[in-house]
Amino acid sequence: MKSAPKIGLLFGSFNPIHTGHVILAHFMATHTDLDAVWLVVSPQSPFKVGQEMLSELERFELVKLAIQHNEQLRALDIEFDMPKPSYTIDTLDELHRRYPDHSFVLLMGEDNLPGLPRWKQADRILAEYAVYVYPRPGVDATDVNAHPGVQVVEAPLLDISATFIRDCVHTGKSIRYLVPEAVEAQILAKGFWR
Ligand SMILES: Nc1ncnc2c1ncn2[C@@H]1O[C@H](COP(=O)(O)OP(=O)(O)OP(=O)(O)O)[C@@H](O)[C@H]1O
Ligand SMILES: O=C(O)c1ccc[n+]([C@@H]2O[C@H](COP(=O)([O-])O)[C@@H](O)[C@H]2O)c1
Repeated sequence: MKSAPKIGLLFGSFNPIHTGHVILAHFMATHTDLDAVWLVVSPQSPFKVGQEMLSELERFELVKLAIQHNEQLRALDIEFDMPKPSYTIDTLDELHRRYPDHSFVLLMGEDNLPGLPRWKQADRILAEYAVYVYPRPGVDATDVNAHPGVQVVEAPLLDISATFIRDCVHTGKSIRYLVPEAVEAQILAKGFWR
């Protein structure tokens, strides 16, 4: 009998999605025991309240463009109809309800790890879900690393952020290869951050 699919969940604002996210997601889907990775677009991160962003739909469209040819990656808009800000434990509960035969692992970049103890029901997240962490330059997250459910994978460091992409576009610098080609085309066509 086929075992239950093991899915990695990468939650993010994706304002916009960039090559760092795509490499992280594909690396986790292919270099670990995961079968696939789902990218969950959060309308409103609890830690980014008040920050100006593209609409959730615009960010979701960019994520779909970025991963359109990758069968192991999928974009999810599940949080669009849920209360804001987007608390990850609530979405994990909803996913568990919708996909009872799937097992889920939480994915994140190392920069998110120090803040994890301040997430809603962080103790429950850590008790019920494994967390696979992608290393990120300039971060020391040794404290939470020590939790048995948290595993930092060995992977190439990617010094790319959505903040940097937005700054590049705003100052008229190229973002070629820093975001997937279709994402670059859409950002330029729509005039985002100009
Ligand atoms: N270059 C990267 N290396 C490792 N993890 C990353 C990288 N970029 C993003 N992530 C992870 O992807 C998830 C979603 O990130 P998010 O959408 O906030 O992008 P970001 O580049 O950190 O954005 P911003 O610069 O706007 O804060 C988070 O878990 C974050 O840690
Ligand atoms: O559940 C929480 O309390 C919580 C606190 C901070 C961040 N998150 C989620 O973590 C993801 C990345 O957040 P951010 O702030 O790095 O864009 C995003 O999907 C948020 O909804 C979740």
